[in-house]
Amino acid sequence: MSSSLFANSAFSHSTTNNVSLQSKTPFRNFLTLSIKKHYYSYANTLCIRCSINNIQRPEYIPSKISDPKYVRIFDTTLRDGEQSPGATMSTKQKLEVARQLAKLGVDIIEAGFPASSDADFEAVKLIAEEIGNDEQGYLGHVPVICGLSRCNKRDIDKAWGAVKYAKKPRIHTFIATSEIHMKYKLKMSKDEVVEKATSMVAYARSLGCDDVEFSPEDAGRSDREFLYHILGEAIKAGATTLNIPDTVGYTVPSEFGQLIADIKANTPGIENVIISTHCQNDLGLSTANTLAGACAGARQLEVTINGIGERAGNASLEEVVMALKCRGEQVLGGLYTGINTQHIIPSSKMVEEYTGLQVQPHKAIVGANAFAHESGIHQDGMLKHKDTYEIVSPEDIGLRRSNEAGIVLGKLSGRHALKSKMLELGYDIDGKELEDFFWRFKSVAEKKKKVTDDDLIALMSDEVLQPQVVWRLGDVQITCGSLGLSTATVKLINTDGQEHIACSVGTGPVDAAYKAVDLIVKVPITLLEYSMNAVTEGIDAIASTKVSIRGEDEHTVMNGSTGQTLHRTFSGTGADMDVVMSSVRAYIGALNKMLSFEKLVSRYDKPEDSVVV
Ligand SMILES: CC(=O)SCCNC(=O)CCNC(=O)[C@H](O)C(C)(C)COP(=O)(O)OP(=O)(O)OC[C@H]1O[C@@H](n2cnc3c(N)ncnc32)[C@H](O)[C@@H]1OP(=O)(O)O
Ligand SMILES: CC(C)C(=O)C(=O)O
Repeated sequence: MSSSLFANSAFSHSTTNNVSLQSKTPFRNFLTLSIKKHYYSYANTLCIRCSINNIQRPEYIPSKISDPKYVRIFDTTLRDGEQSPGATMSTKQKLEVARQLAKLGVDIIEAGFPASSDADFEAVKLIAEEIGNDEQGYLGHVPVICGLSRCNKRDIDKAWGAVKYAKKPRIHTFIATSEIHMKYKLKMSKDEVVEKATSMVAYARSLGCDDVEFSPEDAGRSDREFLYHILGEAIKAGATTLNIPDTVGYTVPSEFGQLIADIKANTPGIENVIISTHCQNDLGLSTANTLAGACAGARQLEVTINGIGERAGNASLEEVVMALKCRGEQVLGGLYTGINTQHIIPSSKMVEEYTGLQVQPHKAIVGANAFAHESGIHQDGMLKHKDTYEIVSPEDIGLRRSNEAGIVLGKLSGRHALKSKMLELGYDIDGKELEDFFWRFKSVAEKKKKVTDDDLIALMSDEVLQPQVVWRLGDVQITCGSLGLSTATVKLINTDGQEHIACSVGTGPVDAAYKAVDLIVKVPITLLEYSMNAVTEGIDAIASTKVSIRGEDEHTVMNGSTGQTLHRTFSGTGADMDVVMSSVRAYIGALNKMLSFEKLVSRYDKPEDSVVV
């Protein structure tokens, strides 16, 4: 890596404004309990922490960036992230995440793989139409909307058909270049792969798309000379960004940094395009590899919120962005991004809710414990000066007190306060959605003294952002205890408004209720995962349930001539103060997702002229 990229620069010091916290015993006891969750409510400006963003973004030109230190953030939560088992999101949820990503200030949103299903095509198209044209977005910033495609005409046509509605559309096409992928997966020679890559990049350009990204899949395990050759040919064919994927997370940071440096030094025409990284996390090195790539010259970094993605996931947006923000000036060559980091926490929570993939508590930046100080010596240090144990300011990533705006929501609150609080949390709801949400909120507020931000986020995911409703929950009645088997009676309502009631026994109340649901819907379902968390503390906490299910009939997707089937899992979330109701809501959410998917999945065969071009 070039040493010039590690130039030191001075810290910017600002005045501290500490709230005086004397460690008298009673107060200390209080602190021991509450410091883990709420210490950050003591506002403080600190000298070594990152300051709030005030970023000027260079004008977007596909193949160049006017400021050599600006790094584009390409978010692939909605494509690679959605490849995580169980993470399938509804169209409405994908749109909502895209809106959040625009607020976060990502440069490019990879919204999906339009050829993979009619549902994904529609989702990408909708995102292109709405988010890709939203002049009201974050500081007037409109992100590029990108769709992924294999190197064949049908995939590229689908991608273009969906993204072309955006102000700044991009097609991302890929083909594998490692020996193992070419020989066993593609069954193609090197020459055939080069021909396919170049003809398809040129085809994408011929459709009128002036922003085409090309990825040599499994670049991390590909022969270097072959990489330089195919990348050079892709540039000649019209690629504007060359993405270098470490598809199986095989490389280590020094190696990946060197790969980028070598590509930069040896690929003809590389100075006319942007180099990008795409690092998977199989060895837990994705963030480190991504940063090494940036230091070696990559100016687009592909990442996902919470690091979700195929297998062990991708480099996580929050880690890469905060590393650049926190250490960029000192040791990462002054590189910077256009991310409004204050939207990191709302984005993380939204993706966690919609995908059902829970963030591990000790996850860097966004984990529940990332700003928790458990041990006495640390707490003592924190009380004396926050810089002792904190390198990122929680306020800088949007971690806030529960009622920063002074609004305390309770049973006497109205729609204005609720709407304004939801906006603060990143959810813009109106009309019927607001009305439905308001009454759901009221029913909780009647039972709970104070409805917190986390409660609201859980309710939002449960009430407003459910997938297309095939079955709606009516009532649930449970009898349980140690005298006999638990019994559940469940009422569900179908789309025609017909009520269906069933009773069942089970090993516990949730089991009994799920069996009663199964009796009504008559679709074989396997429950793969079930987890419940209290969203807030106390006996009146909202219980948030996450489940993932699989239908016993495999979901056959686009099987073409091979007859291959795709096993798909579906997640659902539910929230309620009653644990059984919360569990049933989550189960029905997942079930609705599965039934909607079955309806939407495209079962068309490949047209004659579609695959081999
Ligand atoms: C590294 C990555 O993350 S790549 C992105 C991975 N994401 C996904 O696969 C999710 C979406 N995928 C899907 O919905 C389906 O796989 C589809 C619709 C794309 C294709 O489905 P099918 O037509 O049934 O093919 P299937 O997935 O079984 O096999 C893939 C085919 O594409 C070929 N292929 C794989 N990559 C490429 C490529 N980049 N360019 C051209 N062909 C490719 C394979 O060789 C195989 O061809 P074959 O049928 O002649 O053997
Ligand atoms: C499609 C490419 C960029 C990919 O996801 C990978 O190689 O991991």
